[in-house]
Amino acid sequence: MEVASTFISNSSLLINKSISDFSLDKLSLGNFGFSDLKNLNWVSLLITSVIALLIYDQIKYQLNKGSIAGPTFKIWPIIGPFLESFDPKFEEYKAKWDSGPLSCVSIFHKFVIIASKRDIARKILMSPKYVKPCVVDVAVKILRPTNWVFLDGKAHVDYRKGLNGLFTRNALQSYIPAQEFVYDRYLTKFQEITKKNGKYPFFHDFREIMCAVSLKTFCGDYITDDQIRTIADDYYLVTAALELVNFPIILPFTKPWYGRKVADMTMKIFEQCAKLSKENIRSGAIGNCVMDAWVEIMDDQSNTVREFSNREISEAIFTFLFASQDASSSACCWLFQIVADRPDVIQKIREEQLRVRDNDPYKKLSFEMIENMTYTNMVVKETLRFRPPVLMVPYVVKKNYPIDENYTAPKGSMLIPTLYPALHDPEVYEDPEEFIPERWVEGSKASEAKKNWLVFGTGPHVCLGQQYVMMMFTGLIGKAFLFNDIKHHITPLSEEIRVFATIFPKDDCILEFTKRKDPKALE
Ligand code: HEM
Repeated sequence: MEVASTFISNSSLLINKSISDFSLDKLSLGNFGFSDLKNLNWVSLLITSVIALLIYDQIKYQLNKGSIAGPTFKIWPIIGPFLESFDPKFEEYKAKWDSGPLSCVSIFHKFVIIASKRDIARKILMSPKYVKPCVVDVAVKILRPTNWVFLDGKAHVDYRKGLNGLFTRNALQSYIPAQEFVYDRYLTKFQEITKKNGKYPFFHDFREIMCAVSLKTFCGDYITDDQIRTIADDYYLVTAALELVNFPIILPFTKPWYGRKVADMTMKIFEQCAKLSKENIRSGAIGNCVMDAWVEIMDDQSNTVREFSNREISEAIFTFLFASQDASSSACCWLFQIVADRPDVIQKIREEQLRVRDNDPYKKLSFEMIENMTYTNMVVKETLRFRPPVLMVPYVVKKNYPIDENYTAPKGSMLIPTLYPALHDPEVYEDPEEFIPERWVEGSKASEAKKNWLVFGTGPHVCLGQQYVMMMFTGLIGKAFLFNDIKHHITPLSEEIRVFATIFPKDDCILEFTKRKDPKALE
């Protein structure tokens, strides 16, 4: 407060000084006329307005900040740490979380509150009365205003109920053959990449396999290989268009413009797939993808799910792709890198993979098989704890929100519960900076600490795809290490975290995939 008041008094001195300097200069010219007076008024008005704005900006910041942690005053007036947000650094986020249970920054007119403690983060995620997910302005234009993700309160809960059926046990097991088809195809491709290039950064290829798995799971055989390739190639333009810092109007040839083009093209393909799925299922076919499951649920007389148009289905499926793509690509990079670095983990995975296949490596994947991959599942779980793809989930405050007895978040501010600190809490996870899959054995402290498991959020917006994610990665990583020797080329940047929507190893995950001659061997 002291610094702010110094700033204010210095500013008013500055107003007086600039006016008097200006007047003296003009007067000394000896030909001071009416037009000069008009200029003088404009210039002084401008200077006064700018200074008043600066003072308002600082006072507003102080009032919003109250007693929580954060810079004493806005070091960069108006813009705040706007420039830093172009290149977010994991270490800077961590310093912010460590600075207090609630901390803040202000960027332009946006006041941002970061909640780092587990219980406060949970409380926020479970307070739909006060908060709703924060979407960048441009998201409404890209995902279309009619999209279900923009629903709030009861309308959101009701809509979600209709989607739950897409991720039940029955539905999930019908997706496995399509997923295995993509795993096999891409694992072969990864071997070919290695044959051609030797060691190679797999970051982009992991994004591509994740996109292909999603598209095949969502659209089955209704989507063509060419369409999958086009979407997988261009999808990164959607991520780039939806950066937190972006221009709200879509101007031609800007990132949002390219992003919307890709989104429109993708939703058009999905709409066509929905049409084909309805025709196919209604002619008696058995479903094997998310769209089929949706049609089956709509047609099931025993439940009350209404008919959804092809366009609605296409918009919702696009949100699945959108919600999944970055987080899954992040998890995929870390999973391959972390496991490849640990021969003991690889050996245990291989033992288990052979056991669940009755020692026949070529047995087709099934849901029961994946359910029995207890160790491989713990490896996936520990990877998600150790390197949680989503660090924070931005929400917006709908009305003044008393977060605790000392602090009320003002209406309109951005409130960001963080997930990372709860997942690295030393009280629950002994040696939290160590990768220890065994910490997840049934009945252990970690497995009982349900409140700390925030990888997928919690509350009314908790991730819809969480069971799907666990199933998909357990199946994928098991197969990948059963059939491949995967060598990770460690660099000084391998363990450094790059933030690009989610988190990635800074060296883009340099690996080599070599087909194993004998997948029955354990070494
Ligand atoms: C490793 C992969 C993934 C991670 C770490 C992840 C994490 C998250 C998180 C943290 C949220 C926000 C939860 C909240 O606000 O409380 C979320 C929401 C969501 N996720 Fe995921 N997710 C992943 C993959 C997926 C996949 C594969 C799908 C779809 C098949 C999906 C669908 C969704 C949807 C639809 C929402 C929004 C739900 C709503 O607003 O009601 N996610 N996810």
